[in-house]
Amino acid sequence: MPAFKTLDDLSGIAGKRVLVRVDLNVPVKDGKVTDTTRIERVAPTILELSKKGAKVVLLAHFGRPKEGPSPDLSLSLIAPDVSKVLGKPVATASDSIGEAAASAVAGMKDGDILLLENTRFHKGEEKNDAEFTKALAANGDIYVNDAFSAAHRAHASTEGLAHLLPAYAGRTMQQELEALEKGLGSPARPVVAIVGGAKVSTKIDLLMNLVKKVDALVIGGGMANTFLAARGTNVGKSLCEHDLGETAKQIMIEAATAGCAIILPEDGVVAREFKAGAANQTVDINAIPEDAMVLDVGPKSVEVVKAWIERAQTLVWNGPLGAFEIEPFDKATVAAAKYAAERTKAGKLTSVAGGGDTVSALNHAGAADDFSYVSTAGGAFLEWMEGKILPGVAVLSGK
Ligand SMILES: Nc1ncnc2c1ncn2[C@@H]1O[C@H](COP(=O)(O)OP(=O)(O)O)[C@@H](O)[C@H]1O
Ligand SMILES: O=C(OP(=O)(O)O)[C@H](O)COP(=O)(O)O
Repeated sequence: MPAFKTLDDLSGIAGKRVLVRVDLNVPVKDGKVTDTTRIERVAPTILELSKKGAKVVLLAHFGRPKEGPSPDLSLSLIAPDVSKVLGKPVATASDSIGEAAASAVAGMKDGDILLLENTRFHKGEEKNDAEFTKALAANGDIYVNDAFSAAHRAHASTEGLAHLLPAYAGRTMQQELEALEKGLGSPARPVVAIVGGAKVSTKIDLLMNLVKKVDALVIGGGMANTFLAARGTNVGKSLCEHDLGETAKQIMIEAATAGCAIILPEDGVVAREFKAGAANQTVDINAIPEDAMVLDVGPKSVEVVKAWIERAQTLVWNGPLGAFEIEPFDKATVAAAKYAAERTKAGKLTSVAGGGDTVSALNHAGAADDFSYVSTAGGAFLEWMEGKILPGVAVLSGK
């Protein structure tokens, strides 16, 4: 466990401007937040600082904006939910730096909470650009990082700021690292990992190391399509990153060398439209129609996944098996989640799951409370599992 300063080391902060990096990258459907877990997890840090009289200035990203500001990725959409969870007013500013941010901060009273605009509206955020980091730092006296789930990103607000301001870990950052160490520090074998979801390009590389740490890797979601295509299976119009085929092949070779079983879907539920109630059918994985997309793994595959969960002593899970937000493509994710919850409750399994959408999927399945531990983090948790020291954590410990 890396040593870093925590809120316990902070005193005399009344009137100080504390820049708090939180992860508000929450699932949203039709403009509404569908899962507030990430907000609930950072609430203790925000409320503690506010109670101590600090001016709490929240920094966060939302989504992956491509070309600067876009209204659908504005944090002003999330602010009402943050306020509701905190039970306190949350002001917003139209930018994370510059005049808009400075004047909003200047108007704060002790204990106030302000949410600055999406840091990723500036290119400098993801580049960890020195000028942008300086512009962010101009609005704070102290920096607190409570975004464990974004700690695998060496961005201005997750890493750069810690070089410019006195830096502390928030309560969630601290608690997540402790819980993961306790649950997965020396996991009982066999260890089975389930990796699904849609963030294929940002997660595929870490599978190269993960296959050396686990006994079996069950792949679902968009990630599975990429592996299937690499193996020569036609995936039609499915979410698939064809240019990552070589990486997928290399991971399969690494897995074979490490003795890690790779489990790909045997069947899939396909549709021609990405919408609720879309006409769909279950097909063999080698018979995906050219004009259709796989939106869930099929019932045969679910039985295989359940058999691996049954064999496992430890389960780590990031990324839903299908597009669970749209019925009926939630079936496989719900069935696997319920089964893992059942095994955990029976004392037969240690189950650790994480990721913004994964948490939402487990809540949707009514299974989250029965998992051994649910992390707010997906990619960060898998990178931690790989044995990597996350840049956002390393910098807090002076590394
Ligand atoms: N077969 C699929 N096709 C398209 N999208 C999928 C598929 N399977 C899963 N998804 C999508 O993956 C998203 C979650 O992926 P990701 O962000 O990687 O997970 P997490 O946030 O838990 O880390 C969900 O929005 C889900 O709809
Ligand atoms: O949602 C997040 O990660 P996750 O999808 O791995 O759970 C974090 O907010 C990081 O977002 P990013 O993957 O766009 O850097």
